Amino acid sequence: MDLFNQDVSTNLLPYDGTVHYYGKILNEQEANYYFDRLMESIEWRHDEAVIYGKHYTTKRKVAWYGDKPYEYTYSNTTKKALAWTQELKQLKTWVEEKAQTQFNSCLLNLYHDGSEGMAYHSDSEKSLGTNSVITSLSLGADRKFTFKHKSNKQTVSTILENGSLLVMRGTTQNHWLHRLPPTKKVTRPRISLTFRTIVSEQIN
Ligand SMILES: O=C(O)CCC(=O)C(=O)O
Ligand SMILES: [Fe+2]
Repeated sequence: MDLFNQDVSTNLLPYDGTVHYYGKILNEQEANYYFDRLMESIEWRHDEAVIYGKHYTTKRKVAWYGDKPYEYTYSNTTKKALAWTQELKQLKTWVEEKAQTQFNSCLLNLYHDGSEGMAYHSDSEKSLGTNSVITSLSLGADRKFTFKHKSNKQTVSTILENGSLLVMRGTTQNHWLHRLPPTKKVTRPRISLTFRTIVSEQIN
């Protein structure tokens, strides 16, 4: 990891938030190593959601780790954080250096191929507080990532590459939605590590 390469990338968003794409912070070999380790060592589970009282299970898998057994509620389901693994601790240190921010938890996503994605949402759960910093460290297949402004619907897209880091800051979650669109072009899996800071254990 090149910690000295601190050149700040430009803001991807034209207004109402700050998103920096730092590009590849891990080289191909490191990224592939961590991808394989996380595939084996993370307790992957299918994600669950309760929408209008109906119970859904996603094909995408998720996992939730943190400093403490935080409870995290989204889509009307609650998860309890597991203790950091060695690999997660190492990746967290590198991400914190690059983002110049400390995190106390990480939601991991595993998309088996391009048929799996994540619909438009913003990460604005009460437990994250206001103007929280959220990262996405990507391992595996390159995927498109799109922001959509909540009121004027303007969109901004970027490609999240193997070993790359994206950091969302400031008012981004208030004004912009983001999604990982499904695509037929991608046949390989991708893992994302979304490091976050839980400021309060909330009841949504
Ligand atoms: O997979 C990603 O890079 C983003 C996932 C995401 O938006 C989330 O977990 O809230
Ligand atoms: Fe998100």
